[in-house]
Amino acid sequence: MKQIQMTQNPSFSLISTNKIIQMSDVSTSYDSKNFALEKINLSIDRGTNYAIVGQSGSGKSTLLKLMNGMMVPSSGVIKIDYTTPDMNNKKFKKMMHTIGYIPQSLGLVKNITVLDNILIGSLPRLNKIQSFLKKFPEHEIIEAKRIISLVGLTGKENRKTYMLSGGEKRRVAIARALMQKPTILLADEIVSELDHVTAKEIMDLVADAQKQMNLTAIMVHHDMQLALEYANRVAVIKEGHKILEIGVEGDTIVDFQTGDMTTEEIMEMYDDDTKK
Ligand SMILES: Nc1ncnc2c1ncn2[C@@H]1O[C@H](COP(=O)(O)OP(=O)(O)OP(=O)(O)O)[C@@H](O)[C@H]1O
Repeated sequence: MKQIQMTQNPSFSLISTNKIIQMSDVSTSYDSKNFALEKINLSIDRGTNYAIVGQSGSGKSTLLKLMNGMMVPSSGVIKIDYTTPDMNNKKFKKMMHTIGYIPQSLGLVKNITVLDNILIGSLPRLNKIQSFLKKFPEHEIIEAKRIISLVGLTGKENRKTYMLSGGEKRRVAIARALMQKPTILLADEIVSELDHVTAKEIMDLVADAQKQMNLTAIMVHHDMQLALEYANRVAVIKEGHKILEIGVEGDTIVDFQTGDMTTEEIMEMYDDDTKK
């Protein structure tokens, strides 16, 4: 278990002005009565491994959907790489191809092979005819095989996806997202149903890819310990509000949002708010 040690005035929060995601007072709702998220402020540096943790229904998936333009805020401002995530915005439409999004369901096509699932990630790079006929150029097939090796699926290229284990399916979903050559990877609880060893293998895989490709990885979790182990920053969401944001540097945890909370109070919050 990571030692909690509070540090005031963290220097690493000040080193970069290169913000890839900025949210200012963002609220959104699915109906006219309740906010799914209310007045969220976030600022994520490029290259960060960012975790979002919270109870079921707290608004974590909604936060990811705002980041990839699937939802728009009812108020407040979002900038993804200084661009408003809006499907009517041409610049964002181009850019969204480089946002890898792995939903909770993984979104794989069951009856096609591992290789074909992964090649789907290259579709936005193909011309209309290639894309319509799913005629993948040789260099994309070579790239898909390189990524298959990176995620540890060599030898399973031609297996239908429904035949894979839960951990292998997650590897395919990660590979398909990497095939997009993403700058941002959004992953919604992709390890929560796995045993601890497999979950750590998948987290190691994302961490390696993140470093190699200088990705900004934003991952939703239920498990605070796992989030603390892998993330540089952790935001805790409760009932549509960000109630805590901490930075993680080695064994030191820095409280960015609440300032005057004690370690015990923070750990109590983990217990109250992150366990199902
Ligand atoms: N399509 C929808 N229509 C109406 N309400 C929705 C919809 N999707 C989510 N909500 C509501 O919005 C709130 C936030 O949901 P969200 O899915 O973001 O939570 P979550 O933290 O990701 O939950 P979980 O961990 O269970 O996936 C919840 O109250 C939920 O019931």
